[in-house]
Order: sequence, then structure tokens, then C-alpha cells
Amino acid sequence: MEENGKDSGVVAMAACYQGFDPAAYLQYNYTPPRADFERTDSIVPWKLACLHRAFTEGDVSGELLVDIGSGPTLYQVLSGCEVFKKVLLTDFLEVNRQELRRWLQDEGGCNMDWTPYLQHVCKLEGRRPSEWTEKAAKLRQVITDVLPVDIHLPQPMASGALPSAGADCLVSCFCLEAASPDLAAFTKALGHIKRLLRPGGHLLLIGALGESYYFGGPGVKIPVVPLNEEQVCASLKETGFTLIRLEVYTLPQDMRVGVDDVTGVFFVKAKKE
Ligand SMILES: C[S@@+](CC[C@H](N)C(=O)[O-])C[C@H]1O[C@@H](n2cnc3c(N)ncnc32)[C@H](O)[C@@H]1O
Ligand SMILES: O=[N+]([O-])c1ccc2c(c1)CN[C@@H](CO)C2
Repeated sequence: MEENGKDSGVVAMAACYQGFDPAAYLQYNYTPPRADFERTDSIVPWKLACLHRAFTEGDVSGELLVDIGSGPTLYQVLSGCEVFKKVLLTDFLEVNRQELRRWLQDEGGCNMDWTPYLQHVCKLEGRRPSEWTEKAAKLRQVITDVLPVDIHLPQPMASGALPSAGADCLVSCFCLEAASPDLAAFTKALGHIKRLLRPGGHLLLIGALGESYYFGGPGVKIPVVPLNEEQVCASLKETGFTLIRLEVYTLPQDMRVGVDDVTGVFFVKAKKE
């Protein structure tokens, strides 16, 4: 711990993110092959299927869904937007919050066309893919804000950002392990975000397995806490979450495209008792 009370590893992680490039990040991870809706073994369709099932199997409900560490993406809430009246997106970087606001304001200038994602989730919902325009409108209606967040603070969001009882559901994808200097900080951050969730609320957590770095832009190499399934389960247990389901995706060789050294992806559905 440094004299100003900030952990040096956390300060170093924040410095790594100063070069983060939303457009490059989207290009690296959210275009084919990693986002190929014609391939059953592509990563993004697998994530969307996990999220769709988790949001629609009947035990998740309430008013408010909060996505922690949204980055420049909103695939995380494409299913949740049909279940919750209000959705908040959050990120540490203004460049990412701006990217999300550009899409929400629908005034052009976005670095991403989410149409194939909207169409794919409509299909998962048994709707015609052409209903993607209704889903886009629903998203723009329920996502009421894009707010700052810092998972390393005991109170990750500004006081008053959430109702005193907390959110009814949290989703967080590739954030904690990619923003933490080590496993202890990862686990501590999990405890911090748990405080944003009401008792009985659910956490849907997606993350990288076996990853030690990723590129957040050209030449922007960001260290990642390499996790295995046992460590994920141990951190959830240590922070008092009840594990409901853990699913694991192992990357086929052609999904390893040089933008990181990730070997697998985990999906966790857990509950705060
Ligand atoms: C790998 S990206 C994940 C983006 C997106 N959720 C996804 O699924 O692709 C990691 C995100 O964590 C954010 N981040 C970095 N440090 C953070 C912190 N201290 N608290 C919260 N988020 C942080 C970054 O700004 C970035 O958007
Ligand atoms: O394949 N994907 O869908 C995908 C999406 C985002 C990310 C990864 C893979 C792996 N690296 C993480 C950063 O730690 C970010």
C-alpha cells in the first residue's frame, strides 16, 4: 500500500488503461471469427446463449440491471433489456462511456454495428430477426444512463447512483480479471461489486480463463489475472456468493487471433443470499 492509501498495483492498472482504444478493441473481439453467428463454436454466440438462458429461465427478476465495466459493448444486456425496466451501463473510461452514448443517442459516429447481435438475440427469443429494430428501441428506452465505475473502490459507483437496496441484478463481462493487478485484488473487487447488489439478487459474470494479457489497442498490452475455474469458484465462495451454474468455453485454435493469450471463457450465474 502506498502512502496515499492507493495500492500501487491498482494505480498501475489504471495507467495501463489510458491508451485503451474502443474501436480497436471492438475490431479485435467483436468481429469474426470471435463473433461469427454462422459458427456454433464462435465465442460471442456462446456468450449470448449463456446470457439469454440466465435471464429467461425464471429466477431472475426485478427493476434494475447494472452492467459493471461495460467497455464499448452492449451485447451484455441484449437479453436483460427484456426483463428489467431499467438498465445502467458503467465503465472506468470516458472514451468507453462516450462510445456507448453515441449508440444510445442514435446520431451516428459509432464504431460498431450491433445489428447482427440484435438479430441473433431476437432469434434466441423465438422472434423474427427483422424485429431487431424493436429490440434496439427497447434498449434505448431501458438504458437510462452510462455511469463511471471503479471496482477497486469499496463503493464502486457514486452514492445515489443506485437505490439504497441495491441493483436487482448485476452483469459483468471481462472486467474484474482485466482490471485487477492480482488474484487478491480480483477477489476484493468481487466483494466491492457485491455491495451494489440487493440480497437475493443475481450476478452474471463472464470472464477470461488462463489469460495473462490482452491488447486494448495497437501496442496497448494490458496485464490480466490468469484465472482457472477453481480460483473463480473460490473467489465467489470467499465473497459470499452462492454459485448456481458455471459453464466453460474452450477456445478452438482459430479463435486465438493474437490479440490476447486467453484459453477459455467462463460463465457464472450466482446469487447474493
Ligand atoms: C476487457 S474490457 C471488457 C469490456 C466489455 N465488458 C466486454 O465484455 O468486452 C475491460 C473493461 O474494464 C474497464 N476497467 C478498467 N479498470 C477498471 C476499474 N478499475 N473499474 C471498473 N472497470 C474498469 C475498462 O475500461 C474496460 O472497459
Ligand atoms: O472472444 N470474445 O468474445 C472476447 C471478448 C472480450 C475479451 C476476450 C474475448 C478475451 N480478452 C478479454 C480481455 O481480458 C476481452
